[in-house]
Amino acid sequence: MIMNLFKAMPARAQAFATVKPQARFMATVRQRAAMEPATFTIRDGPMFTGKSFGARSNISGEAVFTTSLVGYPESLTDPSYRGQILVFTQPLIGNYGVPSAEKDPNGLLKYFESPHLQAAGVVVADVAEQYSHWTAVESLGEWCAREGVPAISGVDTRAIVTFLRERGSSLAKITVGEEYDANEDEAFTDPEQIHLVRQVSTKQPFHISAADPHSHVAVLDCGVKENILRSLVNRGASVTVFPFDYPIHKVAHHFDGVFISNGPGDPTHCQDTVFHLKALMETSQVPIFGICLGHQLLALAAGARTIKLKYGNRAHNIPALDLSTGRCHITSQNHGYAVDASTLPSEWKPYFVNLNDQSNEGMIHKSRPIFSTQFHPEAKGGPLDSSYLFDIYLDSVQKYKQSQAGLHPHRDSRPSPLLIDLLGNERVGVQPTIGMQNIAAAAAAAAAA
Ligand SMILES: NC(=O)CC[C@H](N)C(=O)O
Repeated sequence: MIMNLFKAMPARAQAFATVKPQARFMATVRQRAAMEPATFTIRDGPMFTGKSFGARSNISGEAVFTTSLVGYPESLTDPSYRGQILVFTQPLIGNYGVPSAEKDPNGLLKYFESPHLQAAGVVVADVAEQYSHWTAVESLGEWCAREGVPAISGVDTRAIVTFLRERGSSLAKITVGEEYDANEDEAFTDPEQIHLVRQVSTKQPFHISAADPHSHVAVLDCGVKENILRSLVNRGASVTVFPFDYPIHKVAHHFDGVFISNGPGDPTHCQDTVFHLKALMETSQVPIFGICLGHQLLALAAGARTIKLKYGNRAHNIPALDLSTGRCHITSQNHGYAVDASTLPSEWKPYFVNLNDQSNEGMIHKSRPIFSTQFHPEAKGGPLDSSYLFDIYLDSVQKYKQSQAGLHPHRDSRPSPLLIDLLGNERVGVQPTIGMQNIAAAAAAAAAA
């Protein structure tokens, strides 16, 4: 009877029931043994000594902090964190482990926001060595080690965050192993000098078909989070995802909508994208929606300016006021730059404003179906209060499709099956994060080649 029950269990549950406890115990033993000393050093600032619980490598990057309480698998796989050392203010991280890279029926990752751990390094006060969750397949430490990402625990994250709040986001490094020798000072790599979007964007277009598609959207991938694709596809829009620098204005007439994704780094690094978006808005009436970096790039294309915030907004509970309805939404955020709303041209108006620091949270065109938000309506992690924005966008996409069908009776925005097969259904040529020094070396090697 017990055997029969066991056989009736899905394969995953069987694996959990058999291998799991032993593997988990061994993982804890390995992790304890691997807990070497490590240091977290802020450039021209304090040094913190703790224990390594990730990869045995040294990295540097921009130290930023998040006040999110949960959602570390989602945050750490968010490509917008590329090049950044993420400091968690929540003191205990890792207690529900890390899920698998399993995919849903549409071919999208079920639990991650991209296929790899994207942050350059992880800093926590206390890492959970034991974990428990029905989706977990490994510990946070094992995952970091496997993905080549150093991580440090046992440091006073309150002191780190107090420092970063006062001085602003700063360059920092994690050094693993012997006591850190300040005289052997390696260079701090500045991710602002690196084109981070190029590292996380797909190198070739790919396509995800919705089950019963009503429209077809072109997504510019600047480091797109999986839940943006899920949010579009699950609402009935098939998506074709293009590299960030693809001349989107040249293909927009094949689509019912254009979407511009989130992504890492300084928006002014993506001048090609800005140029293409400007041309798109000049030559097409297609509905456009941008999120986070997508918002910043659209604002630059509209003629506005972006600024760097002192330490950015990274949290899952930031209040954003909808200026068109007077309603406040609690939003998920992860950004270091913002749009200077005072520079928005006259045909645009601010859409949302941050009620904590009054920074701009979105813009909307006064007469066309184009809008963008600084926050993340797709959440993951965080609240889904503002996910209705995907519905508003897809309503305008369907209206546009109908209007185009009236103007061009033979227009068909469905991609041909042959094209879908040729494109494949996942990101192409995207590398895992391998530590900023290695990234910088790889960038230098590529430039020299
Ligand atoms: N999540 C994002 O898209 C971040 C946008 C941009 N890299 C910033 O830090 O402001």
